[in-house]
Amino acid sequence: MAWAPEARTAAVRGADGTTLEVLRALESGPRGLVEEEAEERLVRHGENTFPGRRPDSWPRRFARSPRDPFTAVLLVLGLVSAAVAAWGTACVIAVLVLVSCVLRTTGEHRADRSAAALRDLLATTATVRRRATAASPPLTRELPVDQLVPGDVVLLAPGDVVPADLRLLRTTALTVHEATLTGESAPVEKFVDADGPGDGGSPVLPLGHPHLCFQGSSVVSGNGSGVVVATGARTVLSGALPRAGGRSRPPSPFDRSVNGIAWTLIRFTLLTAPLVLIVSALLRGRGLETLPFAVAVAVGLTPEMLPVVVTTALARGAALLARDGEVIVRRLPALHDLGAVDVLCVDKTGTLTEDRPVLALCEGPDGRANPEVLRWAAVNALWTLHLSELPVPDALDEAILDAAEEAAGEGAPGGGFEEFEGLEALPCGPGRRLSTAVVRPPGDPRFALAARHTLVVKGAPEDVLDRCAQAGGAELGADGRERLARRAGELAAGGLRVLAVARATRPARTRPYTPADERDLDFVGFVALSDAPAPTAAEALAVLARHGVDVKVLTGDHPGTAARVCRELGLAPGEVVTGERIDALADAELARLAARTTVFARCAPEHKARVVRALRAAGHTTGFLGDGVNDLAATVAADVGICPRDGVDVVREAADVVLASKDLTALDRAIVAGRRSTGNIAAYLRIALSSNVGNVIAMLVAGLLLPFLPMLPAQVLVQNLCFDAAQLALAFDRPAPGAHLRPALLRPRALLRFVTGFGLLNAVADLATFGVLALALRSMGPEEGQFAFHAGWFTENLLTQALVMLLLRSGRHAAEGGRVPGPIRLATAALAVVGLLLPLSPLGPPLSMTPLPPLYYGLLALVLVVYGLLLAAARARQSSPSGV
Ligand SMILES: Nc1ncnc2c1ncn2[C@@H]1O[C@H](COP(=O)(O)OP(=O)(O)OP(=O)(O)O)[C@@H](O)[C@H]1O
Ligand SMILES: [Mg+2]
Repeated sequence: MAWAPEARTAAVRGADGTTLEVLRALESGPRGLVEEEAEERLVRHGENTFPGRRPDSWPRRFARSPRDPFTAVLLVLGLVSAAVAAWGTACVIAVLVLVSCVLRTTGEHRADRSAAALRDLLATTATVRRRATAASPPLTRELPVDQLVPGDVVLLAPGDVVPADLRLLRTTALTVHEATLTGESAPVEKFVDADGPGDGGSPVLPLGHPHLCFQGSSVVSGNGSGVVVATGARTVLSGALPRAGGRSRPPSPFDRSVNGIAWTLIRFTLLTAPLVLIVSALLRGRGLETLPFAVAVAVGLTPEMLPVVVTTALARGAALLARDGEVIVRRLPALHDLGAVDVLCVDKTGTLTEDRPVLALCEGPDGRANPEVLRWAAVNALWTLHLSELPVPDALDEAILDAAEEAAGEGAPGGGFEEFEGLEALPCGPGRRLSTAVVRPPGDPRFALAARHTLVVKGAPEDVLDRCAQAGGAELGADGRERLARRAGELAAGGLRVLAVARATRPARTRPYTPADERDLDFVGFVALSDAPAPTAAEALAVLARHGVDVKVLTGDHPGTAARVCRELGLAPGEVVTGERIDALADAELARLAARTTVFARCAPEHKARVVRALRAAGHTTGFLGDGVNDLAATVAADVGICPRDGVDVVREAADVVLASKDLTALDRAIVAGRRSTGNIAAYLRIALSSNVGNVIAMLVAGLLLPFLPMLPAQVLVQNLCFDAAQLALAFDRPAPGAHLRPALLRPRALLRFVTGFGLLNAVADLATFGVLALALRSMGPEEGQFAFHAGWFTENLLTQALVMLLLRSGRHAAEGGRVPGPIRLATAALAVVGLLLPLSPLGPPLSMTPLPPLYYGLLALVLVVYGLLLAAARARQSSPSGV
């Protein structure tokens, strides 16, 4: 636990005293602030934004950009050059660093700006109570969180993220998650003591106070209202942030692949310079004077544009998805991770089904249709909906009420459910599969010795039957319970969502009811509802399967219902594993079971999270799509957490990817977009590294054979800048559709193998060119020959680079590639033109280049044709897995 002392005191001081005293001190009341006053306070206190959340300005970002590893390596090499007074090389490096920093900063800044616009689309709101004028009645409305001011009255419901620091005014079975602040994962109970806080909480740690709720915590169950005591930089969370930092994530697939490759390359680069020094000392007896050359070789190996290409490719992919309005990527690397997903876990309700349940049947304990069951179910639904103030009305409850109202309209005995007076509700919650309404039977005296309360319970059959001692008034033994559970299973196997209904009559009491009171119930019957499969789900599942994504269903529902729905959608359910079974397994066993299981049913939140973790531990890149409070743990546990826009706040805030609707087809498109971005990054690495490695080998050989430097610093610079500019086009490439059929993950080893092979081929082409040059330049003097050598190699380098870009860009799907996209065509053509014309232009002499004899061009054409054929042949034979 770590937060600034000022914040601590502000939160506690602001909330000291009884509820009334706090309200008075804040000049507010339970009916909320008047709009005009709230506006004034907004000016006075500022917006309720997180100090750490503001995006950096361009200059600050630029100042930070040399911190990326490639730039750092270049800077080190530059310093080494400057130390030995190799000013030419040092200047070259300075220009390269500057260019890459400017490009990267610009790219990131642009990506961030569009992300900020998207964030606005996703802006979280708070439910506040305010009045238009002092005399008007309070209105409850949704307000963007940044508009909250001290004194505002906020309502809390399950799934809400607490928008500011609050002193609670009223609570009903409120529990919150304070993990962001304390790291404690178990929900904490919050309640209001009518006499004020007393000394229940710790005087030093505000988190100990049950009557305070802190910004950043989230509501697990129950509901309540509270008055805002601190906003913006004055909240406890803001005070905690600088030291606590953000959520620390385990390494993501992006870290492992792209960053993994980057670090491997950096190690190679740093080894190169000493290696060159040693080799030239051993073979040629040269000393430290080779240092600038050694540095130049190392610079030649560095793919300094990698960060730029990565940012551009991901930002472009994310921007295209956002433009279609279907998918918002909240963390750029998550787009790469999405492309790598090979297992996608989804919940059932609302994803595979429409989540528009319709009552199918009601039956009593004897298995006969019985409208009485509907009546009791409706009593429960009505009062849990009313009293528990859920953020979104529960679909099952609404369906039951609709059916009961219809029955009442027709005069059937299902009506009459409104006559009961609701007293208390214990709603469903994460891991709690039943709800209870406590009601007073119609006409029952309120304050008499004989007054009674009726508990009406409905929920998952297993959970309700466990709490029943009777069925239809008769004793219920183990046999009877088993028979009823079997019947529930039969109904579920037909694809219906089954709820058991039970009740109990107790002497009236004033003490609040708790789940411990849900026992000795009398089983009333089953209600079963049908929830049609989502219309696009079957097709989307088939497409995901074709794209190599294994879909697994993690649901809180009955195994029978889940299996039937999957079957209807063409997803073979196999053996269904339940939460109970998961509990009995160790992690390693679960990993094995999870690999071969498609449907997990009766999952509590922790079960979903454990399955996701097990899949990840088994090496799968795992995505999780869910929208309820019960999906939070799994969303956080997954490599990529995905949430629909109308999911509850906490899950949406935790998700990496937000979908406009809960639509698997859109998700599939996002996965393909992720693969495309990874494909572009892979193409850059393939191309840049093969030619860099080739050049380095050629440079080493030439350096050892020739009496002069094979490439001068200025030439290294111009050539690198030309390569960099051309390779940026790869971020805009459109790889062939065939390239997206499998999850795309860059594998460092496969890439290094590829690069070594193709680098060697490139070096062979360079060496052949040296032969050609030796032949064509025979008649020249040493000085002129040296200049012509530089020119000849420069031209060849740029032409082979253009060739490599064309032939290696589409990976092994080159044949299906179709037309080469515009930016690539332009880039390769420009490379070829510069390569051919620069030595002939007025820029040639300053770069120590002279025009070449025509014979050279003829021979070079021959070398290029042979090289191109070899490249194409090698690429066709090469069958590297996914992505690379
Ligand atoms: N309003 C309700 N009243 C009574 N019981 C409910 C209610 N809502 C859910 N339940 C019970 O709790 C179980 C689990 O619900 P939960 O919300 O965890 O998952 P779900 O919505 O069924 O499925 P998914 O995990 O696929 O979204 C349900 O199958 C049902 O038996
Ligand atoms: Mg759900």
